[in-house]
Amino acid sequence: MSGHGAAQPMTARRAGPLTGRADVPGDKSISHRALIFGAMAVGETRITGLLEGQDVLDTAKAMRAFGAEVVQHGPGAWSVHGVGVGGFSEPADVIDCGNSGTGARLIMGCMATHAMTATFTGDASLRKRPMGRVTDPLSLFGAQAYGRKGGRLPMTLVGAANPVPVRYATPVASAQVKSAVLLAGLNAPGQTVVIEREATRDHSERMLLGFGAELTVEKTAEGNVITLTGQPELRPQTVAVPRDPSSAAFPVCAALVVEGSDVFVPGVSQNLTRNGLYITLVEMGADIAFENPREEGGEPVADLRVRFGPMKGIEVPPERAPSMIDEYPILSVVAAFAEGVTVMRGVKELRVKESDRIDAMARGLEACGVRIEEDEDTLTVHGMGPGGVPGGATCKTHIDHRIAMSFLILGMAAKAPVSVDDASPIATSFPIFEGLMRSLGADLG
Ligand SMILES: O=C(O)C1=C[C@@H](OP(=O)(O)O)[C@@H](O)[C@H](O)C1
Ligand SMILES: C=C(OP(=O)(O)O)C(=O)O
Repeated sequence: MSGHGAAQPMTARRAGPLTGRADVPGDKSISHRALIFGAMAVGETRITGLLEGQDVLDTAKAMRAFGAEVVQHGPGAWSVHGVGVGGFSEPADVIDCGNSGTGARLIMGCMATHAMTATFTGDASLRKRPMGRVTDPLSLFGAQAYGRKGGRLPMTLVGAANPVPVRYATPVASAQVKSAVLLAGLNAPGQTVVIEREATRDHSERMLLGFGAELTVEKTAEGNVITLTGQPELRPQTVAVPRDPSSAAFPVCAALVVEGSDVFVPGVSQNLTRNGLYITLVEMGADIAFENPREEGGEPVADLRVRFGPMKGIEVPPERAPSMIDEYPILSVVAAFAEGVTVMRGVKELRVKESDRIDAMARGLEACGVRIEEDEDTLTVHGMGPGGVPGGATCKTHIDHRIAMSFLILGMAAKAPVSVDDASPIATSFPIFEGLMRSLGADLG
């Protein structure tokens, strides 16, 4: 069963300004999908810029277990020799998705319409997360799930031998649920339809089109209606993975709160389903220039020049949540250094991520001397102004990379050092975080 290695405590101290260039790694969502769609295509998909974080490496291993040939040729350069839609073979062992909700849910989706049985597990964080949100729709295709109480991993999924196509309205705004249904629909005859009331990240739709699937997206009063025609032959692709805007958020927000900073972050996605944080920061008065807008790897991107400066608290509207769902922890750190109050509404999905992120941020911010209020669906942070946060605490990260990185950034700008009990989960999404932040001038160790 998946474990979690020895805890690695880490401390961040206030130092001089952060300056220089921050080249962040490839997008995690697109990296998972490049491996999975590559495995379901006929022939060889070539990938550059793949995120080599543990979450994605676990998906690569899983695709091998289902019969695809996945090879690393150099840093970020990978190939996947796919077996075609419907061509998976039954894995001989348990599929361990480590810390990754995306890996677990998407892979369950693609195996659910294959006549085979697979057992999924993950680390102590992933084993707490709800899987019923994917196994409910997957059972409509004819799959059967046998998990722990509450639909938790470890879980055995018996795929449908004669899958039927499905029409499914997602009850939560979740790209993972949407993608699991679309992936299952790939090996069901006829048209599978997913309806999502609120738009979530659209990488699966973009990539399915790129791999040659027949897919339409219709904007209606009900929301986005996505229709996929099953059993296509997917064509292998060359995928250039753009940089991850969720990782870019950390050096960007560090530059905004560490006095005197001036940092250049190239190639940050401006995809409307991913850029909610950047819109919010601009509304708070952040000094960010969006330079050289262009397309990279099929995504709209811009280079960001970010400078320290005063910011004000704002109300973040709940409808923005899907486009910045992973960015609330670091936004709450920026809010602590703004003037006035920041209210983040519609954020209850944060409670079922790698940790309960509302609780983790609330407890750590309080320990660092910041006043907060929380309810099930809202986090309110009372800003203390530039440099105003006392710090001086050790924050618990609960096997959650984004919580670890957020409190380390807090420590870079707080009056007293801030420690995290365990920085090791950072390697799931941003393995070069420590070195990159140090290269900008951060005192981290
Ligand atoms: O589809 C994806 O790649 C992701 C979707 C989001 O999860 P939900 O679908 O649970 O909102 C996000 O939090 C996660 O980091 C990546
Ligand atoms: C929620 C996240 O990832 P996942 O759901 O894939 O574990 C994240 O990276 O913040």
